[in-house]
Amino acid sequence: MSQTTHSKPTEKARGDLHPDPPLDPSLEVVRLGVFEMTSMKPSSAFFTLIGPLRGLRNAFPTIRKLTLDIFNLAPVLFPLLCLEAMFSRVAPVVMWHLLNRILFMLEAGLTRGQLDAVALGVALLTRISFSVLVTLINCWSRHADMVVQNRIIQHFEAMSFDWKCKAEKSTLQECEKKEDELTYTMVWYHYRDLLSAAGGGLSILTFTSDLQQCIWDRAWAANSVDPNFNRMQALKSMVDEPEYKHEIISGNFVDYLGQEYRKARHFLGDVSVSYPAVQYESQVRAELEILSKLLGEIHLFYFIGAAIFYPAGLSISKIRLLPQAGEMITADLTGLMKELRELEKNLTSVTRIYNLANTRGPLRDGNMPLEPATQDGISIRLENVEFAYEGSKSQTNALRNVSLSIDAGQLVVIVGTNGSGKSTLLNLLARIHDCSSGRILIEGQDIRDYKVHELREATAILMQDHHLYPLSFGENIGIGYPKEVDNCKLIEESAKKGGAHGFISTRYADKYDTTLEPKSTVLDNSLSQSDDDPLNKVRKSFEKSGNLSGGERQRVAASRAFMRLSSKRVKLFIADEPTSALDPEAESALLENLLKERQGKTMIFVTHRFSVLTQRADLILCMKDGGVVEQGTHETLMDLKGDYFRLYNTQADAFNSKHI
Ligand SMILES: Nc1ncnc2c1ncn2[C@@H]1O[C@H](COP(=O)(O)OP(=O)(O)OP(=O)(O)O)[C@@H](O)[C@H]1O
Repeated sequence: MSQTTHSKPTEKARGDLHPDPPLDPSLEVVRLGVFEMTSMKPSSAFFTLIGPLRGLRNAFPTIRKLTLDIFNLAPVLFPLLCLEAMFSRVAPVVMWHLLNRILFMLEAGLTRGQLDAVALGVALLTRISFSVLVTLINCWSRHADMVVQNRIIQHFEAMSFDWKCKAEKSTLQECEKKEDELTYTMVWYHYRDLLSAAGGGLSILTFTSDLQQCIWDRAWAANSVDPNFNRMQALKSMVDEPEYKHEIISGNFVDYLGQEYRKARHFLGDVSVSYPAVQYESQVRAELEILSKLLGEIHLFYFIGAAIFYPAGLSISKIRLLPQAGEMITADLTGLMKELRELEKNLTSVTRIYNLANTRGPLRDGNMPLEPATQDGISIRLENVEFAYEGSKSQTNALRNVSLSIDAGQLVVIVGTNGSGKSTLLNLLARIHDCSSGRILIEGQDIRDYKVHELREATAILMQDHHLYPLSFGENIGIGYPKEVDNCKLIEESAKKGGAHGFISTRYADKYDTTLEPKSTVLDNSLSQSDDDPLNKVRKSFEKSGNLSGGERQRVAASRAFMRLSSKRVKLFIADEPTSALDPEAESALLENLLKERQGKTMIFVTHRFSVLTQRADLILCMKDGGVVEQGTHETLMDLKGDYFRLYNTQADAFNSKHI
């Protein structure tokens, strides 16, 4: 093998290490010691100055809305707190002046050899009184602050709640928990800090300090491009790694490694190996430094001006306090600059909530009232309906060219294999989604032409993935018919029909008032888990009060559906496997009770079980691969000896074989 040295770094190699040109003009590549750092380009000195102002401009519409909202929420407290925020910034300056006055009196008195005790006493009293006033205002503001903060949190929670009520499931999943109480709290704090910073009366000066753009504020990536450093790292990893140990020793190249390491170290010389961000920060941007220093010394110009034009007003004591004045100004400037930078960032979630509150749902609302032609229920027709779920990776649509007709008052049962589109079809009938193409006609009119609110009122749904809410049993059932949510008699009747009355009234001391989930519980992280700890016992008492079985949950959900069915406005009942978790007795009772509600309603059931429903159905739709492959009554479909026949026999055979 030829002896090649080109892979080994040399001193000469260092000179060749020019970074590649940046790919994107908005990026900057900087060589920092052994590293090459890529980051977003920093702004020029001018833009560095106006950067936070641009942020303020972007955030302005939100700040304006926020200010109006806060004012409406606390018309008295808010203006007072604004004044207090500004006062809190001015107060230290006033305190400083009062101290200055005392020192000046002392100095003048000592120079004259005669102190004016009364004037000194008054000055001291003034400072103490002012200090007490500041403390009292502070105490009041802390209390008022909590009140306003709480109202703001509640306000945004309510806005967020309203929006979430209306939002689509998919939109909600995308936005999953971003606006939380903490964010709203922070918004108020930052809003207040901004007021407070502005209260310094130093708004012009604020743009003069803290000019250096910090690398920590920007995204960056760096990698080592120095071959000597990289070689040192590689050699180091060889000796660090226990896995290599035996080979290194047995191969007898320990000396070689040491030699190579020292060689690379020698070629590296004084090139810095410090953390790239630290190196970046230590870079000097002279023009900004000079500007920052000059403007940060503005108080000196004031004092020198005062000395020239009003020398009598200046004293040694005042000059003595100069550094303190400078520090106070710098602190004010830095504070405001920081607030401006962070404000836009912190207002993001508020802006989002404002925007979301104004967005409309994806479903187009129609303007037609729903007035069925007969008392029997509503008629439905599907014409070449296609449906694909948004973002679905499936090659085929969930529903494919579905056409069918359901007469008012019919009992319809949909059967079919898993994934054949049964639930999807129900979702379209309930107008949870709109079809991608084709159309659904209700009473001969496109479903999209009706007022969504009226369609919802006319439909009762018992879905497969029903949920119980963290409310009482009574409300969980009553909410099916919101207008009658306090009607205990109706709730109890519905629970009887749904099969939930038995366990609710016997197992729970509070019966229908039993709340299913705990109230909001906030636990201290340091809470002990020990059973002996009395505090832990209290915590355990917070835990869920109602652990229901799947069947019991289904009974409560069914009771809610019965509650809804008691509304005379319901013309369509849709149920997706309503008895999947029930024992045979409960299933039969529930189905009988549901069928008793048929009067005046079109009923559509999805089921995998061949039961009383399929026997009594006016129409059975058999689905496969997104389409309706067979339709008719049980008898006609059995005669076809097709998919329905096969599904039926598979279940019947399984049942019979069990009994052989
Ligand atoms: N939210 C969704 N996003 C994407 N694809 C979906 C979604 N819901 C269902 N699908 C797909 O649509 C097709 C039809 O599903 P659907 O739930 O309507 O079938 P199903 O007949 O009710 O099935 P099952 O008998 O298992 O309940 C399936 O291929 C399924 O994977």
